[in-house]
Amino acid sequence: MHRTRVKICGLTRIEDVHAAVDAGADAIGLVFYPPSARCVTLERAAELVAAVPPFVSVVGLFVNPAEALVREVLAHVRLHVLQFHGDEHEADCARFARPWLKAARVRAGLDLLEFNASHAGATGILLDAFVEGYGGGGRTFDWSLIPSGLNRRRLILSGGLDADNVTEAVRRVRPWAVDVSSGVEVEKGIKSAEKISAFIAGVRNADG
Ligand SMILES: O=C(O)c1ccccc1NCC(=O)[C@H](O)[C@H](O)COP(=O)(O)O
Repeated sequence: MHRTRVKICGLTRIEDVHAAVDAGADAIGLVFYPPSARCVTLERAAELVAAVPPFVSVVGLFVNPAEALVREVLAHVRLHVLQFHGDEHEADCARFARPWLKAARVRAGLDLLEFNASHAGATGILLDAFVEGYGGGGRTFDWSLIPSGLNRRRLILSGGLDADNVTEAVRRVRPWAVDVSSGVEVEKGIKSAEKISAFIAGVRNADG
């Protein structure tokens, strides 16, 4: 039986790292995009990573970053996976010799099969809503836009998920993983342990 993996993104507090991993999250996301209210400093990121137990992935999130920024973060923070959430091309993402995710900001007319093929080196494609500010918008997109031919082992469903819609989302899309930020928060960057637990319970409900 497939166990849908879970990434909790946009953490800024150690207690939220503990809440996420204790609830069964497979990955946590740290935002290194300064315009985001969830952006963390290198020092805070290193503190958060130190609180992550073995076998939980740490994902570093960037939006159209300068190469130097990514290299500076990698020099100070133990990231397992890079996530690029802007307009990056494959070469922009692959140059760091780390597993990387490419986010697609989904809207009608975006050919997701072509998008997937143009980022073939990605370890996964994260499908998010097309929102102002690139991501973290708390908005869903039309899941019927996801082509059946998209390899589900590469698909991470994101965008406006929460405990109320994630069971239906997983049952309809059957992604490899789901990703959430706003749906488990009390305010941007401040997560709720109760919402995290309810979200993961909703995922497990769909897994059967
Ligand atoms: O989280 C942010 O502030 C953010 C800002 C700019 C680009 C991406 C961002 N987050 C990336 C994520 O992976 C979020 O989890 C994803 O966009 C879903 O967010 P939400 O709809 O709030 O669950």
